[in-house]
Amino acid sequence: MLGLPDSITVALFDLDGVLTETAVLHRKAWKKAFDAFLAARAGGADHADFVEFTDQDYLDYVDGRPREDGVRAFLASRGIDDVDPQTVTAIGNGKNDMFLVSLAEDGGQAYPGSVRYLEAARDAGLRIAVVTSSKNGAAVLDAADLSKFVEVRVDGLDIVSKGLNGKPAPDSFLLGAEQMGVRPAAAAVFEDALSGIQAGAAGAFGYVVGVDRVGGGQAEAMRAAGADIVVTDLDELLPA
Ligand SMILES: O=P(O)(O)OC[C@H]1O[C@@H](O)[C@H](O)[C@@H](O)[C@@H]1O
Repeated sequence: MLGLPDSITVALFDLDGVLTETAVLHRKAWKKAFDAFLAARAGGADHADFVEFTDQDYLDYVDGRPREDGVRAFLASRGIDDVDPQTVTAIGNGKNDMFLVSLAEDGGQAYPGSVRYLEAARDAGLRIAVVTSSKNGAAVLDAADLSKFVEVRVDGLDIVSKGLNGKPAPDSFLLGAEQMGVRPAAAAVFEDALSGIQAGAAGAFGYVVGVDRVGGGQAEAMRAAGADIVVTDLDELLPA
């Protein structure tokens, strides 16, 4: 059904970058927050020691992970290990303030192909859940007018309140399947982040769909991380 094995009855969609274009807003807000931190640490953005946060840094260390996990993973990648927990929180909060401003301006656009897929899923009886690391999951779904499709939502607030490990651990997707009342083998994971694809592979879900929004070597990296199929838009899975 809809490009998935017949054994699949539930779709577990990541949100930012799979259903909505908000991954771009997250990436831009993270760049501003990390560049400000790195510049202050180097003694200025024009200092030779300042090395900016790149799009590849976002994909490798931040994309798909809960907020503070992303901060810690990126800082560790730069060998920065002397930052206290308050600073980690402050970097994440600063980024969130900027993200919320851009979400209010931008409105949280849904990908048209994803809306077509959600409509087809609803019509075909494929049940729909959203599993996102973001604490802004409800706001983004509402802004993009997608809440009406969603039976169950697991978000960054649930990850904190239930003490779950964030992606690349499978916990949040496993909770999504549990709340939908199915075994992981009956659920498909849809992800644009390598951390999320790793989570899908680690949880032994029935099918893992990689959604490549960036190109370059990303599709290959997704297959290596455990994607069963890689598409550039969800409507590639719909009948022509
Ligand atoms: O800071 P938030 O809104 O809780 O989001 C955490 C993460 O949520 C993920 O969905 C995004 O891919 C990341 O870019 C983001 O950092």
